[in-house]
Amino acid sequence: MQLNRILVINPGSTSTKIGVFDNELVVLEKTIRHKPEEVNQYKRIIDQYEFRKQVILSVLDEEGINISKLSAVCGRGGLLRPIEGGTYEVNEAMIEDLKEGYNGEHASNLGGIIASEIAKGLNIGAYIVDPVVVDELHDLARISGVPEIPRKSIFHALNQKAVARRAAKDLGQTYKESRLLVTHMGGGITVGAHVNGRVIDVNNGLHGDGPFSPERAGTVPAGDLVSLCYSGQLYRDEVMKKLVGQGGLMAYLDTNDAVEVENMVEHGDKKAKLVYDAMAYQIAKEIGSMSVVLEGKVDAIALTGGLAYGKAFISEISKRIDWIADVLVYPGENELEALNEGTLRVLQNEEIPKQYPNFVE
Ligand SMILES: Nc1ncnc2c1ncn2[C@@H]1O[C@H](COP(=O)(O)OP(=O)(O)OP(=O)(O)O)[C@@H](O)[C@H]1O
Ligand SMILES: CCCC(=O)O
Repeated sequence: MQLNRILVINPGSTSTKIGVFDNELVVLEKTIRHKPEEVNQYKRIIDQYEFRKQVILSVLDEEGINISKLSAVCGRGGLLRPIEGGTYEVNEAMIEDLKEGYNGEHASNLGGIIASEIAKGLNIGAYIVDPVVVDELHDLARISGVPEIPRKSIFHALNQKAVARRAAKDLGQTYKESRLLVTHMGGGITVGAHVNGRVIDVNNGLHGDGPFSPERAGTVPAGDLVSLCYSGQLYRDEVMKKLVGQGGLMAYLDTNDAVEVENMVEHGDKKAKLVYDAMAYQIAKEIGSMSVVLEGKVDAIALTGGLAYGKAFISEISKRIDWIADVLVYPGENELEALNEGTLRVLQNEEIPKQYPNFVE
């Protein structure tokens, strides 16, 4: 079998995770942490591009990885225009949208750009896999009740699809024939209804939709939010921070660290218990609602992300949903592996890479 050496890059807000794989075999996995003063000196996330690229190249050099041996480079894709899931070749139209931050600022906007720059010098392919804007919603799911505000698909597509494939395999099925509810529970929380390999409904995990999370508000009563916006007490950025970054556990308990919250609960903190239980309650409610999207025909419910390490938290959710279907737990996220697998499917000719459309022409 042909040996493919693939470099994968997952830029996050405070770190850049990189991996080098020989086909499925992990050669290197590394989390490069960035000090706030290093990243905060740049006005826009995109301005961090050269700094992050150089850090990646230095780490590869220190680890003895000769980049001239690479077969492809893959980055986590960002807030592009809505596209269906899969592996995409990085092209000029995509680079333009990533640079502009077409759908907003997000650290993953850097992934495709850095992958492309490294690949260009080596004359090899650059790819992204299942970016956060994967949009496979069915038409019913787009209607919100306010025509100017359609519901959007912004979610942890990369990890959700990787976990869905894994769950389907564990059930003895293929992803394309399965009906699954997948819940990613990290800094943000998204619950997706996966039918035959497509995510036909999902909450927008970035902008105020679905359960609250360690640092996001989720759905809040709309009328009261409008009153807050027009109270004259807050700037737009301050309201946005209440929804994304400073919402959820952060707002109630001043931490986004669920391990810390579990310690508070263990030490008898009643407020921490109420808020933590409420987060589990809202997640269960969202899963219940998505089970209706699948008309009750659910092969399994998969729970994943960092919060899935919390055994008591998983029990709190499971007791409300295990009547719907079996609950499978896959703690953590396997985004580097998922980027590698998506690239490998293309290099091994199992999948044709998709082309990001030139929306301007
Ligand atoms: N062993 C554990 N028990 C309970 N919670 C945990 C454990 N390990 C991590 N977590 C919690 O998981 C959350 C972070 O999850 P994760 O690492 O998936 O998020 P992220 O990658 O920062 O954000 P996102 O997944 O939204 O992109 C934090 O609240 C963290 O405290
Ligand atoms: C929901 C999209 C990914 C993220 O949490 O930033």
